[in-house]
Amino acid sequence: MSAGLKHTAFIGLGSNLGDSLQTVGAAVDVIDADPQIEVTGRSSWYDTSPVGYEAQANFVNGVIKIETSYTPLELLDALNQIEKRFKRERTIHWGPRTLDLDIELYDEETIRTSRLEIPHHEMFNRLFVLEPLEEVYDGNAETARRIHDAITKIQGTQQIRKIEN
Ligand SMILES: Nc1ncnc2c1ncn2[C@@H]1O[C@H](COP(=O)(O)OP(=O)(O)OP(=O)(O)O)[C@@H](O)[C@H]1O
Ligand SMILES: Nc1nc2c(c(=O)[nH]1)N=C(CO)CN2
Repeated sequence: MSAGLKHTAFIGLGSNLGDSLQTVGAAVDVIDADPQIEVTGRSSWYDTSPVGYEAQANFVNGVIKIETSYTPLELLDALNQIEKRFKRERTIHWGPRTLDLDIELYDEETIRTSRLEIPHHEMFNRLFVLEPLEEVYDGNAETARRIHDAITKIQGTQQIRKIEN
């Protein structure tokens, strides 16, 4: 690992507009190209039914593990810039998007501000985050257990299918 990349974060990726599988793959490359980020793990990609606003196409979702020297807010800014590069349009709340990048976890921090909530406020309700996260999560045992328990609780209520490794 390069010097200075001393924080670990888990980023959720989602897309349901255009060629989503191509988009999420390209997004991982763009994230990894940032000198302050190194991508050190990637889950499988999943085909997932929309949660929340349901009258939209299925998503491709996955989670990556990164090492970074960014603070949480700097990381949010960097990811927002990358979303913009993929021409994300914010129209309908929880509606279709070319690329959505969420910070699910950052070290073991808890942050609750108007701009940033970590763990992500919906993380434990979303199978499309939890299943891929469990594939790559190698942090503390208590968080691993919370992830696992949440999966057990909501499994079967949301449709997700692994599409590739
Ligand atoms: N952990 C987080 N990761 C990314 N964005 C976050 C996080 N916590 C709060 N936000 C804020 O959420 C704002 C709106 O995000 P966005 O438009 O992507 O919401 P959404 O994707 O429609 O819904 P959701 O946040 O439930 O996934 C962002 O501008 C950001 O400030
Ligand atoms: N399956 C799925 N559903 C969603 C998703 C997503 O990424 N995948 N993102 C949302 C808003 O962030 C709302 N609903």
